[in-house]
Amino acid sequence: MKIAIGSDHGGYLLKEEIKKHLIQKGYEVVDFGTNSTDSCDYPDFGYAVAKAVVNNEFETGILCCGTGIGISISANKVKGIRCAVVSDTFSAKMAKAHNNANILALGERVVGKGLALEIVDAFMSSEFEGERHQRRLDKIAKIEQKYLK
Ligand SMILES: O=C[C@H](O)[C@H](O)[C@H](O)COP(=O)(O)O
Repeated sequence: MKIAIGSDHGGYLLKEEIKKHLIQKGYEVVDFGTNSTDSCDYPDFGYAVAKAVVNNEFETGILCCGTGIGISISANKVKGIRCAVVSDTFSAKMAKAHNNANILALGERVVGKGLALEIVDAFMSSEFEGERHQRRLDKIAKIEQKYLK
C-alpha cells in the first residue's frame, strides 16, 4: 500500500520516525515535506497530502504538526477527506472502523514516538465496518456537497 506523508516543522521529527517505521513494515511511503525543522506553514503540507489522497494516488495519508490540529483542519477542507487527529490507540482504530478516515493526523508536541507508532499501527491494521457507519459518512458527504466545491 502507498502512503502519502507530510508535516510542518512542528511535526517534522515525528514524520521522519513514522516514515522510517512504515518503510520497515514494507509500505511504500511518499514524503510531501517539509524537509527540516525550519519554520513553515502547515496548510501547504496538509493540502498537498489531501489532494494526493482524494485524487486516488494514495489510499492513506499521514500528517503531523505540533498538535495535529492545524494540519488536519487544512486537510479536511478538501472534499472527500476525512482526517482524524488522534492521540490514543482506541481512537486510531475507531477512526478507520467507524469513520473510514483516509488521513491520520498526529501531534509531535502531544504524543511521544512510541505511542505515535502504536497509533499508526492501530490505524493501518483496522478495517472500515460499513453498514450504519456508511450511512453517516453519506450524510457528511451531503454536507460537503453544500459547502465545498
Ligand atoms: O496546529 C498547528 C500546529 O501545531 C503547528 O505546528 C504550530 O502552530 C506551529 O507553531 P510554531 O510556529 O510556534 O512552531
